[in-house]
Amino acid sequence: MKIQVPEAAGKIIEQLNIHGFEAYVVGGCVRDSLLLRTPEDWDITTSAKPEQVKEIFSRTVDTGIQHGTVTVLMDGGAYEVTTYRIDGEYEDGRHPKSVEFTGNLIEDLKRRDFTINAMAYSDRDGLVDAFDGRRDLDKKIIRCVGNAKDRFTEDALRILRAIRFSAQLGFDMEEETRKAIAVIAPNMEKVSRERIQVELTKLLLSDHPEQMAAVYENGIAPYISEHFLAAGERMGETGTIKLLPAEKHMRWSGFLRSEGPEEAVLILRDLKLDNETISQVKTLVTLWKQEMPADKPVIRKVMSGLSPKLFQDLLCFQKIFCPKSYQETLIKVEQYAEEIIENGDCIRLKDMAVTGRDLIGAGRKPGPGIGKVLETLFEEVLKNPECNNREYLMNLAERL
Ligand SMILES: Nc1ccn([C@@H]2O[C@H](COP(=O)(O)OP(=O)(O)OP(=O)(O)O)[C@@H](O)[C@H]2O)c(=O)n1
Repeated sequence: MKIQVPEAAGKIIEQLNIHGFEAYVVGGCVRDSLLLRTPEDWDITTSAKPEQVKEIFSRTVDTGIQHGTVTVLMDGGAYEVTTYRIDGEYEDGRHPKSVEFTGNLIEDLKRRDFTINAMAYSDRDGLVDAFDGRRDLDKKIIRCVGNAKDRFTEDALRILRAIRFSAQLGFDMEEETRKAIAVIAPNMEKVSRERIQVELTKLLLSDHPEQMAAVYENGIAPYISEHFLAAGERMGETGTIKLLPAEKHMRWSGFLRSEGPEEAVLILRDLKLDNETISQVKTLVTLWKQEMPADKPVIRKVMSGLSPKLFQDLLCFQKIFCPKSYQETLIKVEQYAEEIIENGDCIRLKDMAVTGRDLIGAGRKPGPGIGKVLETLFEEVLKNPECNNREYLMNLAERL
């Protein structure tokens, strides 16, 4: 069994070995390598203490020294190197309140959440799989290491991680693990909303976003937020969410499509999503139910309020979620939108042939009135793009 460890991670392990320490790649990168998926990052676990790691490598960052983690910068990459440890209870789903360093790899693997995440590897020793992670990968099972209740009590975020991994990998949950989720679910209340959001977003972006239903079925939702819980009652068929491209705003919009825009915003604010995503979701959730006629002025108007990408996203959304009766019109809408772009029709205020300065030059008083006149001219241009010439618009402005 050989895992292709990146050269830089290999060098770090080798250096640690040369100085008499054990070192392995560990966790997610081993799991993903065995599944032939590309690991996002390569974490290293070692018997060396943080100060010793810092002595060996010239370029390091103290990312979480109290938890035993030092980031080593090597060949343009960043690698988290963490000392073998046993964790106390987690504080906020991110860090344990206390950690105890141990000289033992197996102890370190034992504190990890799931068997599939509790494997280590080095070229020197091969795969270290003390908890049958490989068997569970083959059986496609998410199983806690040791006692499931203990693992979830240490860190309740692991409850969502279990659902998220099963959604990402298409795995089932082992029975004890599933039972423990129901018992420990109330502890989710202690976990920070940001961490919850990261997991829910990963779940929605996975191949099985319909697993969001499992968050409700397993009784976790009440401990996330009141608004999030209410969304479960209105949640539509989750199976269709996966038809949307795996982009954050698209999948969240898919999940929240039956919400009013205000409710959607409340849910996303609760979960501390970034403002850009919140605004995109709000737009899509508002607009997708509004069927457009195959009428260029109306289409130009809708396009004028959205970025080109978000307009495309809206069409994509409507293709998936709007009724059949609208689909023929939608094909025309798409075709008209293409023509509007090809013709170079003015659909942005800033592309108008007349500016506020022109109006002032023609004797209009500066002030909010100018904006109103420009808006009226723009409406006219959206109705008929031929109107977007200076002479016509200046004449029209005089009459306003
Ligand atoms: N609450 C947690 C978080 C992490 N881990 C352990 O730390 C490793 C690294 O965690 P993280 O980077 O968060 O997750 P990955 O498993 O790498 O998966 P992903 O990158 O998809 O989040 C995990 O594999 C697991 O062994 C854990 O036991 N309990």
